[in-house]
Amino acid sequence: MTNPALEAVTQLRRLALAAGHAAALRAAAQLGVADALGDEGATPAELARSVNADPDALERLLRALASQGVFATREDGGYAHTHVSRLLRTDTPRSLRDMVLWATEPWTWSVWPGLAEAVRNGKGGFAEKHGKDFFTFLYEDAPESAEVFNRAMTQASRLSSAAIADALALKGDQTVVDVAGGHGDLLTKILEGDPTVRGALFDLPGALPDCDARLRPGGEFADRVQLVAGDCRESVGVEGDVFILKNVLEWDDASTVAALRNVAAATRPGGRVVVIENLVDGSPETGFTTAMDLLLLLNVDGRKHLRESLLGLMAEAGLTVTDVRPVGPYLHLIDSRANASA
Ligand SMILES: C[S@@+](CC[C@H](N)C(=O)[O-])C[C@H]1O[C@@H](n2cnc3c(N)ncnc32)[C@H](O)[C@@H]1O
Repeated sequence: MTNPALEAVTQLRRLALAAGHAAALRAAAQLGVADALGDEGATPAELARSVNADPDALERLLRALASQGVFATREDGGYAHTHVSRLLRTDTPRSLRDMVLWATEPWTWSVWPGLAEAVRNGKGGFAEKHGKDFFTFLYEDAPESAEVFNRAMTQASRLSSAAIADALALKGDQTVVDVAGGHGDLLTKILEGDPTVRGALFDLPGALPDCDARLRPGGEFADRVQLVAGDCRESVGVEGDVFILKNVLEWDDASTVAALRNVAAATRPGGRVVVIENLVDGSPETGFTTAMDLLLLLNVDGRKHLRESLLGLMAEAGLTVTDVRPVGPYLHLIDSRANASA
């Protein structure tokens, strides 16, 4: 029999200590627990030997994670994998280990306590506190965190790149510019799919040197791709037929409109601008998108958009939206024209 009053206490107490579960995930990822656990499962003592940990403390870590469905308990007191814990392995193609490390990076623990102030002011104020904006801080002052970030973005992209490349239905013989395309997972997928397509990967200077080796000089796609460094809020110095902005329009609204205007200015006549986002009101993972929305408020004075807020900013930047459709389980693809009359 359910008791709503008891359930309310349980829910609130669990949420209040949710940081403990996030920290437990991070610790398991750092220690390599999921990699050490084979298909048969293992006892905490066996695992402790494999990952060089204290057996009692490791058992407590496993117990905390099993309480959330990450790892399962065996009748003999051992632990086994679940679908969730397998995503923490490094050798699975759908691994989210770097995503877990990114979401729990040390800088995140330092910004969360400022949330009440940010909600009061409507601004996270990262630049005021650190003397530079978040991405400049990341690439200049926290290069190890930047590496984790870029690996995490690539991991997240691998879940959707094939579906997006299909959904774009490119006509061939076109130039596709992936604006703020990170390490180029999506662009690589697009180039793989059609040998007549050319591409450009545009991102901040700190992001490009470690992009996918197939895009770099001497790589498989080097003769069809340009690597262009810049700040898209200032200009996008490369021409193209199709511009893609995936999980990029997450800054303050003025920066988002500036980036979209610069993209619109760089398109050829009739040029297509495709925005791909997980919308807060179009996603099955609202717990994730709403928390990410708050983190974006704190680090870039930004947001995860509702459908209407994003469409409003695209219109403000002069784009004519022609279609909004889901792509894969988590994302929406918003198709637009930079100059609808062309
Ligand atoms: C959330 S990641 C998304 C990366 C990629 N589009 C994807 O979906 O995997 C945001 C990207 O924006 C880049 N970025 C941030 N600010 C930028 C700016 N002002 N100009 C160009 N790129 C920027 C970052 O370096 C990063 O690669």
